[in-house]
Amino acid sequence: MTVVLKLGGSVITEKDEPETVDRAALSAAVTAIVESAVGDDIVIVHGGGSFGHHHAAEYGVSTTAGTHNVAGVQAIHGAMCRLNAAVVDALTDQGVPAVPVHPFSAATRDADGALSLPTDQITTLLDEGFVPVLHGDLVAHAGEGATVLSGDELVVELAPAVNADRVGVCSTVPGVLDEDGAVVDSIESFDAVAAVLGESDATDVSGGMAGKVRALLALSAPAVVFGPDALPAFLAGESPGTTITGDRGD
Ligand SMILES: Nc1ncnc2c1ncn2[C@@H]1O[C@H](COP(=O)(O)OP(=O)(O)OP(=O)(O)O)[C@@H](O)[C@H]1O
Ligand SMILES: C=C(C)CCOP(=O)(O)O
Repeated sequence: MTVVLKLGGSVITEKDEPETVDRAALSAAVTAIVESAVGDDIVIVHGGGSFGHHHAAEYGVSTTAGTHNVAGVQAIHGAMCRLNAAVVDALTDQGVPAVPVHPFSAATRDADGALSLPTDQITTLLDEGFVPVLHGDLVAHAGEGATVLSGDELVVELAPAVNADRVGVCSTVPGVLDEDGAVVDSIESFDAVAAVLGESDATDVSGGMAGKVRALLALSAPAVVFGPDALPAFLAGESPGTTITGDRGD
């Protein structure tokens, strides 16, 4: 069974403190992975939290608005590499054969914004017993310079490429919440929940929960959105939180 798991940047960092890892939350997430029966058949993606989003906001870069500013590119990508190193270290400290994969070195967007992400290195790393750890990053974007590539977009690209049986997105909230704050069990179309979907409550250039739901609806396999407490349940095969069932069907 192959699992694609995104650890939200808002989970593993102190989202309002620039470049600060939430070590307790990161270590708890790693422990849940180690104690699960998933083994090494997992691809991990993490988001930006207080590493990527502050720098991206400073330079005015989002998933659609790019930059040609070299200092900006280095600041955003450099911060994400530092967070990635912290995540890989936390995994290897607990015995997971984690290796870093930096999307900026490989991905592109064309002038229409369509993403292209090579994945042969990911499938080969998995076959060879490694746990690839990717991260939200920048991406070379025709006509824009470099734009933000969100971890949620990576999940959507990776899941079919590795034939994922399960896709999980661990955020700070227990799922997508309705107007009363209750967890919505399942989402099958954006319009049905558009009214309650908002931006993130922290600095976030990739659209908060609305961006997440929109991205995950593009996936043909169901994706589960849940909070940190529910990570062990997700890894045990349950579907806590909100299940988002896409309609791409390919
Ligand atoms: N209807 C909603 N249900 C749940 N969360 C919502 C909703 N509307 C807006 N949000 C916000 O979306 C946030 C989750 O998206 P966010 O992008 O911050 O999470 P993340 O993916 O964990 O972090 P990162 O983008 O750094 O990886 C929640 O913390 C909340 O502030
Ligand atoms: C801000 C950057 C560079 C990465 C964004 O990734 P996300 O937190 O998964 O949306």
